Amino acid sequence: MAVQINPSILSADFARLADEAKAVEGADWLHVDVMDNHFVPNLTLGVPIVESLVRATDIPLDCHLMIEDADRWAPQYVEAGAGSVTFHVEAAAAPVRLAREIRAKGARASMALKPATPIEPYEDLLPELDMLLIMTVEPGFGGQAFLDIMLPKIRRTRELISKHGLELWLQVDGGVSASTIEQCAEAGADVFVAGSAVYGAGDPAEAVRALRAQAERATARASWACDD
Ligand SMILES: O=C(CO)[C@@H](O)[C@H](O)COP(=O)(O)O
Repeated sequence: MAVQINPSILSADFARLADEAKAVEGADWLHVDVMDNHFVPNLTLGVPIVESLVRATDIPLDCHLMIEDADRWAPQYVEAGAGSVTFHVEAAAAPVRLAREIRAKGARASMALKPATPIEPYEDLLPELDMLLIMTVEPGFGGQAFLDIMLPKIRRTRELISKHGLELWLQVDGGVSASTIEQCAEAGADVFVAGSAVYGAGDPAEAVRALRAQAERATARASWACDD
């Protein structure tokens, strides 16, 4: 699977979201962080802004729900027009039912794991998903330092994906930058969320291109990608 770079609008100017989406032309998805001040100690945006963003950009939306009661809310983000909806397993009462509902409504179903949540209990759920998100910071804020203790979890997840022959995308989010993206790609990630590394750059579109080039080079030398 080709490398994908998804800029996180958490680091963008919220008063100019339509322009900020245009500033990352060439990105694969726009990563939209939805926070409710309960699941995480921060508050961002909800369904109406997602509906507006869908109208404002041709880049598909990758909505990452850092909210409680995911079973109730996630389907509403599909209806709002998100192309991919990620719920946290820690916030879902019935993750299999929820993933099936997201897919049935027409979006890609994705599940996220906080840093302290292991992948192993969820091995049997992987065929129900289109993407798995491994958080590489504690969710809630942009601009945090990458947790390199997550690299073994990325490697183990890539092994499970290969073992089961799945098409599942493996996303990493948090502290992804020019200094860390290659380690993530070598460990097995293929979808990279970057907030401050893109929107903190003078030219966000150029930052996307540079991150993609780095990730592609690292993937090309990664053993997990050569084994296929
Ligand atoms: O979900 C989150 C934070 O909870 C992320 O999407 C951040 O927005 C990534 O920002 P950087 O760490 O790349 O600055």
